[in-house]
Amino acid sequence: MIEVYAPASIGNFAVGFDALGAALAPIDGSLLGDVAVVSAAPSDEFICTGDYAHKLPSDANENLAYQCLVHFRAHVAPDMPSVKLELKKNLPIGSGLGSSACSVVATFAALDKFAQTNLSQVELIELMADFEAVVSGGRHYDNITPCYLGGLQLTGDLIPDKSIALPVDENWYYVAAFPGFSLNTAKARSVLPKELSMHASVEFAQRLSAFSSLLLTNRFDDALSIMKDEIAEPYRAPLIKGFSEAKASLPALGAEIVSISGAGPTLFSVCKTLEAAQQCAQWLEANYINEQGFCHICKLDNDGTRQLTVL
Ligand SMILES: Nc1ncnc2c1ncn2[C@@H]1O[C@H](COP(=O)(O)OP(=O)(O)O)[C@@H](O)[C@H]1O
Ligand SMILES: N[C@@H](CCOP(=O)(O)O)C(=O)O
Repeated sequence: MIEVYAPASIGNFAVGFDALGAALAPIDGSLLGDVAVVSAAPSDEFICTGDYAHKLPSDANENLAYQCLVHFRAHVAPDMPSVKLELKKNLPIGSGLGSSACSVVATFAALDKFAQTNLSQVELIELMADFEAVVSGGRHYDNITPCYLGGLQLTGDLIPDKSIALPVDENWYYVAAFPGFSLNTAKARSVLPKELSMHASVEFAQRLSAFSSLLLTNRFDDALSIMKDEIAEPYRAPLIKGFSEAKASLPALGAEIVSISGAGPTLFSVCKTLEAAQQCAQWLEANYINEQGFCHICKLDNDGTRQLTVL
């Protein structure tokens, strides 16, 4: 039996629309992500368990994890013995935490291990991105690569091996608050402008390249000072109840930046101290999330996707 965990991620990371993403590790040690378990079975079977399994279509054919198994058997490892695949769906759907990417990454990584196909990193990432593209309404790697590789990843087709890891300040904390309602990624992509002006394109390129260079030269405070999303946030904020109020309130409590995680509705903030992160989390719990929501103070998950059990 192979049991693989894949962590939640923050797509875009404010400055890198579709090109920058970070994997999350709650500081309380809990696992925030999906788990795929693959074991030998008389014939292929699939079950979906976990807190959010009931939010997914009951037909296995509509579950991304099962689709990954069907694809893997048809195109990657036709000779793999029959398996039972269990997806433990622990992340809310349409949350902005890279939920679909999490299922896809955990499943392909577990199948690759089980079948000992030893796909290269790039082959796996491309396979994973193909599936993410189908549900999210656009091909983007900013959940797939941080989820798979861990850390903060600058990612895309132009980038050698699809991804380059960027360093962050070890002192930073990331507060991630899921408000308890869903926002479909394809819908949140459909409200974005189809084209950018020359001015906006130049500014986006400057901001992302400066941010990456500043991190690579350990100028973390300078990087934080330009961490702003002018590409997606202005169009998505109106879709997220309470976001504007939170963005206005959290800086006084010590948030360095407040932005949308992925396509939302999860909000994330970067803080330089645990005390500031705790104050932000307290405010978000009281004012941003409902009974179905949750808030985690996190560090980056530098391990990415990993095996929990091998039997
Ligand atoms: N295992 C799965 N995990 C997440 N979403 C899935 C899965 N299987 C099918 N889906 C479907 O894919 C879509 C994912 O929605 P999306 O808004 O892209 O989620 P997220 O932003 O959380 O990744 C939903 O329609 C959901 O029902
Ligand atoms: N770059 C994508 C990220 C989507 O992340 P998700 O967690 O909401 O699926 C976008 O901004 O659309």
